[in-house]
Amino acid sequence: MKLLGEMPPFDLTYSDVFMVPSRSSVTSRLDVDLSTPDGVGTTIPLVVANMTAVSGRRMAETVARRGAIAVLPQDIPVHAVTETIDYVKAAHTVYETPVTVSAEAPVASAIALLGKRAHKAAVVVDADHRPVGVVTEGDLRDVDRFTTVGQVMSCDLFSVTPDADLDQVYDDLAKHHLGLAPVVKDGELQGVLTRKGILRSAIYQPALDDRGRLRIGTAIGINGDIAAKAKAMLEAGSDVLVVDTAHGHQDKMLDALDVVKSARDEHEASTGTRIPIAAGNVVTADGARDLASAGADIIKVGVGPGAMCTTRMMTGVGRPQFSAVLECAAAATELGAHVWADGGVKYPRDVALALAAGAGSVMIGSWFAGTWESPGDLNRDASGRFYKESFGMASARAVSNRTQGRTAFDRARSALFEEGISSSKMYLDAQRPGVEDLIDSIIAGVRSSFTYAGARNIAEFRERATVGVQSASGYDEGRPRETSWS
Ligand SMILES: NC(=O)C1=CN([C@@H]2O[C@H](COP(=O)(O)OP(=O)(O)OC[C@H]3O[C@@H](n4cnc5c(N)ncnc54)[C@H](OP(=O)(O)O)[C@@H]3O)[C@@H](O)[C@H]2O)C=CC1
Ligand SMILES: Nc1nc2c(ncn2[C@@H]2O[C@H](COP(=O)(O)O)[C@@H](O)[C@H]2O)c(=O)[nH]1
Ligand SMILES: [K+]
Repeated sequence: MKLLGEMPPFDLTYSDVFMVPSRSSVTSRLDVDLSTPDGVGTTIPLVVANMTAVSGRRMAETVARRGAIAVLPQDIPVHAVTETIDYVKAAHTVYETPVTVSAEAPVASAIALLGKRAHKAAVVVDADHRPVGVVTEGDLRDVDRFTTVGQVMSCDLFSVTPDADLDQVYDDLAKHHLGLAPVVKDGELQGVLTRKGILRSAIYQPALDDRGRLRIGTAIGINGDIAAKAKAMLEAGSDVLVVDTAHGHQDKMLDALDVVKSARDEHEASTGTRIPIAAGNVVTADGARDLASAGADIIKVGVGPGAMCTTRMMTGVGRPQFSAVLECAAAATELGAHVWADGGVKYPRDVALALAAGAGSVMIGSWFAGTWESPGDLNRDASGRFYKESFGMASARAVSNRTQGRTAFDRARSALFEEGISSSKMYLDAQRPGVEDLIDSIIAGVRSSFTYAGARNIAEFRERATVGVQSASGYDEGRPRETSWS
């Protein structure tokens, strides 16, 4: 990264900085390759944060189809992690997984399911899982909730076979004014194709493991039987192990890393596949060096920038995220490690600036909580706006979840140390309610940033990006106005 002018004597976050364009020989935004250098195998530099309100199986399969990866939180039991990994590994790499209902089900049950998919339809199947119809939001509007799905579904099924040409399917869907087509093989439902999905398949490359399955990561804390947990995650098929705690620069973390590294190396010796280890969180060069020296391939950077995080207000500890990423990335690079910039991302520009500072990938939590794909229930506020509830992983709510096996006294004592909020409303953006809509917007912004800098890939961008420091009014000038000035 080049600096425009002098670096000020204080630390900076994303809104404090801007980039200027440089002479470029990259003539199209489609010529930019966003695959990450961090060894995780993602084709876009996005990681979904290991937060219970954000990262579950629907989120994981959806983002992996577009080239990103989700990390499952440390709080869920090992058997649930294994089931989730199995689900994601079994998911199709191109077709979306539909929700299915039976024709006999009341429409109320179909309505409850539609919010779980961005394509807003359910495939109606018979007892042998053969599709017999499709029911969409429109079909379910203004009908008695006890009407059966069979009474309102559309039976005129436009289905396609797995060998169908995707461009042709797109044209056929457009011609018939249809949103989606079930993909059927030997009468059995394989998935669905939507117009948007077909378009996205042409733009993104899925993040696939060496067996051609979608990738997914898992988080491990620094307490409990870490060796057993790491082994179970590796055996279940986790593609990256994230050793994660609030204060990553502590002895217990270094001990945990030692254990996880041994489990990983053993797994590599028996399978030939080396699973990267990410560890954090830290915000100093010393912290990054210690974690890299202890075996972390990726250093997770960020103390306090998270939207659910109260650490800085509670403790005064943390560091403005742009400077933290810049310093940790420089230290990590010296030791052959990479950085994930974790937390505080609210706009596509923040992702671009994290990459300019040297991040190999960027972790996003709360922004993705407000999407169809996050695990929470879909709620509506008094004005009818959709939202999901989110909470921090160090909130009293999460701590109480995480410490379930312990004594009441122990749990109450742990909850005293909360450093996160237990409930927040994350509204779904009416224009971009799905995580793929947000990814489209982020990736469009980042591709464009790269061409402004004349960079074809992440390594070139880190080298070529020219960053300056701006005032609050400089930042404000860049914001669009949705209403007039007066
Ligand atoms: N990026 C960020 O800014 C932060 C992220 N988080 C997220 O919350 C989740 C839970 O993390 P965490 O709270 O570490 O819980 P963990 O369950 O991972 O346990 C943390 C361990 O570290 C010890 N510890 C020592 N000092 C601290 C400290 N200052 N803060 C917290 N623990 C400390 C704790 O002991 P003892 O309880 O006895 O003190 C405990 O043994 C993680 O997913 C983490 O990423 C949490 C806070 C900040
Ligand atoms: N201090 C806390 N940090 C938290 C908590 N829960 C999550 N996090 C961190 O935030 C990022 C995600 O940031 P976001 O701005 O995209 O939401 C996550 O990866 C954690 O590092 C918490 O309770 N307290
Ligand atoms: K914060």
